[in-house]
This record gives sequence, C-alpha cells and structure tokens, in this order.
Amino acid sequence: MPFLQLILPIGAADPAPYEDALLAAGASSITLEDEGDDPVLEPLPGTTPLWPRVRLKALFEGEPDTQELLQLLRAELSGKLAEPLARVAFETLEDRAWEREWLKDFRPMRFGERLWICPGGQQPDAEQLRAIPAPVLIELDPGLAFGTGTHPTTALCLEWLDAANVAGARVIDYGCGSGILAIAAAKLGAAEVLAIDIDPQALLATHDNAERNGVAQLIVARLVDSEAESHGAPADILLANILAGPLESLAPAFASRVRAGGRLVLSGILRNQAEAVATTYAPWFDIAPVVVRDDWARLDGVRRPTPPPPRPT
Ligand SMILES: C[S@@+](CC[C@H](N)C(=O)[O-])C[C@H]1O[C@@H](n2cnc3c(N)ncnc32)[C@H](O)[C@@H]1O
Repeated sequence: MPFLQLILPIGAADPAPYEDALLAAGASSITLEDEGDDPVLEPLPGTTPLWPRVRLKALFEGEPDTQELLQLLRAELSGKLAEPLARVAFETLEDRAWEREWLKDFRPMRFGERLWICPGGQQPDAEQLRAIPAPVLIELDPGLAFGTGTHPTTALCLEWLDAANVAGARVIDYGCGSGILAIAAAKLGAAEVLAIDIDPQALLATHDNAERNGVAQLIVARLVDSEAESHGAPADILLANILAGPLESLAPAFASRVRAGGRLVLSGILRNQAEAVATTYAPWFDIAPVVVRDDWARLDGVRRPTPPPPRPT
C-alpha cells in the first residue's frame, strides 16, 4: 500500500496544535525536523520554538484526496494557526521507498550497557561484544512501522529498559510500532508484554519481530480499539513513545493500567512540552526529573497508591 506524505513547514510555531490536527485528520505517524533554510514564520504569541524553524512530516495510509485533507486541517486549525497550510506539500511514498527510508542508516547500535539493536542479518563486531558481560541482541526489521532505535525517543526508552530491572515484570508497550520496546523488555526478562498500537502495520511488524527474536510466546499484540474494553491486571511497567497530545489525553487511562508502585515511561515529548505533560500525570505519578536528548524529553514516574475513599462521617 502506498503512503501519502504531507510536509508542513511551521516556522517557529508550537508543533502541538499541528500534531493534534494531523492526528485528527488520520495521520498514522508524525515526525518533526529542523526546517533548515526555508523562510521564517513569526512564532505565535506565548510559544517557544523547538528549532528556529520546524517542519512536520505526516504519513497517511493509501491515497487520500489532498484537497479533502487540507479542508479537514483548515477546519481543525482556524485563523492564524491555519496560515502555514499555504506552504504545505505532498508526496507519495511507495511501500518499498518507505521501508528503505527507515533502513538506510540502520546498523547494529548499542543502547545502555547490554542492549544491541541489529538490522536483519547484521551482527555487531565480535570484539565489541566481547567487551560486554551479557549482551542482549535484538534482530529487527521495522517493516512499515516506526521504531529502529535511530530516533532519540526510542533510544531514550531503550536506555531506560537497559538500566531498569524488568525481570518477571508485566509490561505494556503502548504505541509499539516495530515492537522494539516490547521485544527489548521480553529479552531482558519480562514475564509478559502487551503491545498496543492504532496501526495494523505496527502489529504485523511486532509479531514478525517477536518471532524473529524467539519471544513471540511472551508478547501479545493488540489494536487499541479491540484492547480497550478488555484489559487485564494492572501492569508493573507501561512504556509509551507516542506524542505529547495523545499522552496527555491518555493520562487517566494509563493511571488505571499501572499498579501502585509500578513504573511509567513516557517518550515522544518535545523538551518544551515536558513540563505540561509532567503536570498532567502528577495527580497519579511521582515524576522523576526529565531526561533530554536532542530536544526530545523522556519522563518516568512511579504510580502512587490510590488513596482509599473517605470514610462516611
Ligand atoms: C513514535 S512510534 C513509537 C514506536 C516504538 N514504540 C518506538 O519506541 O520506537 C509511535 C507509535 O504509536 C502509535 N500510536 C500513535 N498514537 C497512538 C494512540 N493514541 N494509541 C496507540 N498507539 C498510537 C503509532 O502508530 C506508532 O506506531
């Protein structure tokens, strides 16, 4: 299936409303880049720019009508917010081009002390491996899904997993993409992992990668809708590398899905969005100081016990 890629330069404006509008219009993934040399737009009042100029790239499955898509986005973004739509561009990505896009810079990479992510068929140098007491190798082909480790948001989660004790844990990977975090958790000793996504391609990739790594029996992959009504016991660890907007909306749901004392890891958050996301989660979680890499922030926290209801007087 081809993908339509929408390229939207937003200058120095806050990306959050554009991410929300693109998700509402059906985007299955969004990335942000430094826009480089394009002309500058004025920052909106009260916003802090991430880079001097930012460009969003959003992927839509199939061949949606670009005029209808623009109408939807205009309806979501009124007034001054809609101005950058005058500079929007579209391109069609065939499946194979999209796969190559993720794979082009993909070599075995190490995260933390032990974790190696290896693209299909490649191995780290024997000498590099000898230096590590108990290396954990993950063979990965992201297929059409996000998650190779090359993105700082994924790297921040992999490093957290490497440093954490996940042995015997019940883990949720919310927004699993390629399954990279679910598989890392399983290979580091998690007892079971529930991998959830809105994108069927992500579930396929997670399933294939779990089999490739011999951990398919530990990982259940589910579409978000089919999973929502039937969730089981609260998890020991919930990881979610999505975007700030959906993470904020999901806070009450995540609070109900992590046991008291359980751990939460949130990624996909821009540095300047971290404080707002932390505040949203503060009613349920003790949030540790933010960890930042290349303008991306990771938040992690521990679920506080829910206080018992007040006794009737
Ligand atoms: C940035 S990728 C992360 C993939 C992988 N977990 C990683 O860390 O590299 C975000 C994934 O979350 C999924 N996603 C986005 N919004 C979601 C939502 N509201 N519920 C569930 N999954 C979502 C996307 O389809 C995508 O596969």
